[in-house]
Amino acid sequence: MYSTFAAAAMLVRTILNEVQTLATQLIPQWLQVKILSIFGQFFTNPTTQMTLFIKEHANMELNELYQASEVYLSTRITSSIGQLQVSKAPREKSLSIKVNRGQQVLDTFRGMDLVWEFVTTETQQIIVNYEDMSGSNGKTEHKSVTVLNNYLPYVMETFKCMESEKRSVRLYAYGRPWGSINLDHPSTFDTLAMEPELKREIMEDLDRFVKRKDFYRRVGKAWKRGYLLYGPPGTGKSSLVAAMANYLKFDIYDLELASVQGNGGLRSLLTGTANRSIVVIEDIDCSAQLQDRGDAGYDHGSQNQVTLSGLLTFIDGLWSSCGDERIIVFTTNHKDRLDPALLRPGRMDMHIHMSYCSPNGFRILASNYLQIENHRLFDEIERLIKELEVTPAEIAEELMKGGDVDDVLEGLVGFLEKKREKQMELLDESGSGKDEGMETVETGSKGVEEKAEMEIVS
Ligand SMILES: Nc1ncnc2c1ncn2[C@@H]1O[C@H](COP(=O)(O)OP(=O)(O)OP(=O)(O)O)[C@@H](O)[C@H]1O
Ligand SMILES: [Mg+2]
Repeated sequence: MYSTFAAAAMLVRTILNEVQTLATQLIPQWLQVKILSIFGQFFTNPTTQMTLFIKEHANMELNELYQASEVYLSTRITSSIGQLQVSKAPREKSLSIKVNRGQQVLDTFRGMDLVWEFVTTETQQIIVNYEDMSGSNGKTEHKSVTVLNNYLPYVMETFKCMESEKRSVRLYAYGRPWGSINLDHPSTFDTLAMEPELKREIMEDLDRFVKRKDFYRRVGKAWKRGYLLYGPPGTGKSSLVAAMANYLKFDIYDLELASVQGNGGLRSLLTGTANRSIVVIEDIDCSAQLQDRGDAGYDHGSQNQVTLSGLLTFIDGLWSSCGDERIIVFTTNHKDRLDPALLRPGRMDMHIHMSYCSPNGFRILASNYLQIENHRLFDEIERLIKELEVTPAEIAEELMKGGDVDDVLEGLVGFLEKKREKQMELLDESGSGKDEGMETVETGSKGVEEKAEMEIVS
């Protein structure tokens, strides 16, 4: 319950809010500050009202405090709030409830009343008002310090906890601005058909990365990590990215380089991504501009092209000065076609080779799709898999076909045998028997070690 005085103060505050909203739209910022301080003194003495403006973007970058505030306010929804935004995306499991623009949310912190308000101006912003009833006796500064040093960090902390607990990872596809959907990709490290050793190494690398904030600070390096995933189509590169995101609970930004307008566009796009995220650039070899680098310095690219040098400069430079816990992943089907500049030590921290399915990989897929750990046909299937270049995607497709387990596995054997015949025919046609494919069939295997490998570049 508010006292009469508090109710009057509330009215004044409402008037002030109107003035502020108008002021932020029409009047330069330095003048706003002056006007507000005069109004504040005039109307609210001895009560001193303080106002914080939290804009969606600050210096062209996403303002993390804005993001945090939006999430935090959804925890402060009470029956007194008249308007809420309610939505449910097809892939989301629960409703998303947000405070609507223009609505006020009341909060208290260490005996202080705070009033939050979403304001839509030219740029989205949130306003926090709080007042100090003892302003005349010099405690204003004390309360401001509390808000800045304790309350806002508490808002950030609440946001971080909620983010780490959230069950779904968001996938942002490049658009304007980044549009997001919930990533309901079931891929996890458990379901990935990869050599267990490689899987473990990647997970350990990720664990080490997220734990080493202080290390990165101490050695003066940007807290980022780059992975290059290479291998034929259907071997699980995109699935691995989803598994990494699900494992770390990082959001994914899927960047289509072809639609980015020049290095400037790239810069503003990437600075618009949040911390604790993975930026993925798929099929990097297919981006003509990136191969066509020539000797151009990084400022000389055409205005509408993203050059490799622009990209690399960004990776090297911009994330050093802003952004924490960033992961960048490039994928390619043809590592040999990449510009050597991208492969140099220090560019990508790990090169991960995703290759054809191995017997181990098959067992993981069988366990996922059929919930079986063994079967009389396993030996035969594994023998065929060792002889062939067959991708996990091809095997997964066979395992998804309906019927009972025997039917499905017999179908898979048939599929693998047909594939082997085709490969033999191709080899007969090529005649020489000296190409790599012949070697694969004759030796019976490319070697399990070769099928999934990883290099740590630095
Ligand atoms: N290693 C794997 N483990 C589990 N499933 C896999 C694996 N590789 C492929 N799959 C299955 O095949 C589908 C396609 O795989 P994915 O998109 O990850 O391949 P990719 O290597 O990214 O291919 P591309 O080079 O064409 O982008 C996945 O959705 C998944 O069902
Ligand atoms: Mg892919």
